[in-house]
Amino acid sequence: MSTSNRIVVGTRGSALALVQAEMTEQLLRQKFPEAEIVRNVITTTGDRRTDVSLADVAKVEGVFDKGVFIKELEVALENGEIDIAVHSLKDVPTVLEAPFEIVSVLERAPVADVLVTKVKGGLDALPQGAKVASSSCRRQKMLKWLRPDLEMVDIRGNVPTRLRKLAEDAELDGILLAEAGLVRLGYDATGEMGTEAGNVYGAALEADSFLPAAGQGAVALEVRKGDTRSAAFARAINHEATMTRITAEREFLRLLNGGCHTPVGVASQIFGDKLLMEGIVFPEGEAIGDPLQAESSGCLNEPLKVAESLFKSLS
Ligand SMILES: NCc1[nH]cc(CCC(=O)O)c1CC(=O)O
Repeated sequence: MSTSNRIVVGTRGSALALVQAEMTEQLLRQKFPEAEIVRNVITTTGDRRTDVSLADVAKVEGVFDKGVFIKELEVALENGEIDIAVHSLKDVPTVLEAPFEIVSVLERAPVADVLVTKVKGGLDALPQGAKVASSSCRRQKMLKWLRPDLEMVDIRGNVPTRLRKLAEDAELDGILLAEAGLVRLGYDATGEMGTEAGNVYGAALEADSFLPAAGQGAVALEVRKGDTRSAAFARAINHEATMTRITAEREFLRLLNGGCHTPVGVASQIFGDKLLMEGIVFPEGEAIGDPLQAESSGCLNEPLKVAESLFKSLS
C-alpha cells in the first residue's frame, strides 16, 4: 500500500498510453510538488491479442464488453499495485464494475476522426470502391453510409503500426483514426505523416457529418471507490468542461446500452451556459440502414438531462 506522499499511476504500455500517463504525471507533479509520482506499466488483454479483431478479443478472452484495454489495470487497482489508472476514456465501458470509479478527466484533445490516405485529398479524392480499414464498427458504418461504394475492412495494432500498415499495403487506400491519438503522438494529423514505409496524409472528417465516439479524445482517471486519497489527487487535475461533456456523451451511450455492436456517434459543445448535443445511432447487423439522428440542448449544469432529452428525441 502507498505511503502518504507516494502515488502510483498505472498505464498501458502503448506509445499513446505512455504519452497520456506522462501528461497525467506532469499535472500531478505541478499540483503536488512534494508527492512522489511513480509509474507502473501494465500489459492488457487488448495489447496482447492483436491476432484477432477487436470485436472478437472480448469473446475469445471472456472479457466484459469493451473492457479489453482496461481489465488488467482494474486488477492492479484492486491489488493496490497502482492508485490511479489512466485510460483513453473511449475504451472504458459506460458502466464500471462496482469497486471502481472515474473521478477525473484531463483536458480533451480534438475529437474528430481522421481519414488517413496514401493520396492527398481526403474522402473526395478516394476512388470508387477504395478499400478503407478501421477496427471500429462506428467508423465502418458511418463511412459506408457516407460512401456506400467503399470497401471497409478490419485492422489492428497501435497507431504507429496502423500508419505503417497503410503505407505498406498496396491494396489499402485509407484508414480511420482519432485525431486525438495522432496529435498526442506528435503527428501532423491533418497534414503529411511520415512512416518507415512512406508518407501518408490526414484529413479531419467534419464533426457534424461524422460524429465521434462518446468520450473520444478524453483521458480518464480511475480509482478504487472509497480511496479518498487517490481520488483527491485525481480530482485536483480534473478539467471541468471536459467532465461536463463526457458525462453527457457517456450517459447518452449508456441509455442506448451501446457497446461495440450498436454503432453510436455523439458530439457535444459548450456555448456559454448551454450544452449542445448531437447523436447518431446505426441499426445493428450488416445492413447499412438509415441511422436515427437527433439534437438537443440544455443547461450546462445538467449534462444527464441533456443526454436524456437527446435519447428521447431520437427518431
Ligand atoms: N481503441 C483504441 C483507441 N483508444 C483511444 C484512441 C485514440 C485517442 C482517443 O480517441 O481518445 C484509440 C486509437 C484510435 O481510435 O485511433
